[in-house]
Amino acid sequence: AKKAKKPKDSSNELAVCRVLLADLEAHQDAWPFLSPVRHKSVPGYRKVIKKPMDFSTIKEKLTNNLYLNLENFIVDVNLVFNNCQRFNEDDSEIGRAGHRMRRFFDKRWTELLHL
Ligand SMILES: Cc1ncccc1N[C@@H]1CCC[C@@H]1S(C)(=O)=O
Repeated sequence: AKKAKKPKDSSNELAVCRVLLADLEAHQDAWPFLSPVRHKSVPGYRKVIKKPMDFSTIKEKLTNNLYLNLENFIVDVNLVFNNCQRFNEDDSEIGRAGHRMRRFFDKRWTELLHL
């Protein structure tokens, strides 16, 4: 027989976003991502990265209710890491920080969602 689908409880999704963002900001490898990339001092960034994103911008959007659900929030967090991978060598300080932060985030949100 078909397994009954668990109803999705979306009421606390925004609370989960706030917890996840706080955890990201507190991480020791968050330093490259805390504020928008200063494109004036990073040659080529504006040309290469079409949709810049950073943790402070995500916080602003969360505060202004611009995330309708957890999925929209996860899309922006992944944008931070994908931009980082696109622009920075894997074998660089920022590149390695990006990989570590992505691994941390993936682990953390699956933990929170499987509670
Ligand atoms: C995330 C990123 N990606 C490409 C180039 C630079 C950066 N971050 C820099 C390195 C530390 C903070 C600055 S920042 C965020 O102040 O520009």
